[in-house]
Amino acid sequence: MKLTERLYKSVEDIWMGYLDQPFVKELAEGTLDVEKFRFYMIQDYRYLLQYAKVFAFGVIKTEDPELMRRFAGMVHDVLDGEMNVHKTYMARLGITEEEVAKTPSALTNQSYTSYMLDVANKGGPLEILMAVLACAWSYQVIGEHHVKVPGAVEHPLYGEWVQGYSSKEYADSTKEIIDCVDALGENITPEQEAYLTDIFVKCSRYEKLFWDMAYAMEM
Ligand SMILES: Cc1ncc(CO)c(N)n1
Repeated sequence: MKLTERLYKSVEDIWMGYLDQPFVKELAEGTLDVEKFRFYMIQDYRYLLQYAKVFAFGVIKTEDPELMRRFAGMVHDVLDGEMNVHKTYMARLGITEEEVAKTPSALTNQSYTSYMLDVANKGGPLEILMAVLACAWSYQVIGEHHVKVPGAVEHPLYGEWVQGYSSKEYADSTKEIIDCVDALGENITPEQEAYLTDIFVKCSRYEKLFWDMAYAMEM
């Protein structure tokens, strides 16, 4: 079994729980309060700027030119791929870069990004990929679930979010991270795997808290 398959088993219950969280559920059903979504957009935009830096640590922490290039590509995928979804929503919801800059990060957002950056700072390429794997992959799982919910893709406001996270481009960017983890993780020790699993589970728990934070609009 591949490392990512073993990792998936360790978080499956947490991830399936996302689908029952009110923010995630109401986003699929199209009943989510726009103010909650607006709050989420601002926080998530701030989140993604830090998330891009986690990948950037990968460029710094390897001497392998091919891996450097892949990490640089991942930075690009966030800043000019995933964040296009956010930019479109910001324009539609009247959110300016200025508002994003002057809004503080909510406590859960701050804790989550600080944790990822700390793991990246202390670790190597594999730990760095582990800090971003739950984020990237769990959104794909949610996107691919939501796209099957009747009316979700056609929803005038939330449809684009569902489209973005169920798109081929997004799946390709996630697959690249998964393949990279499996390649680098081929010959790790049980101790290393336990540490990586701990990172993966903690990030998955942070994802749950992030959805709760957004629904409660909790600063
Ligand atoms: C909080 C959070 N986790 C994961 C993703 C997907 O990259 C995102 N946009 N935001």
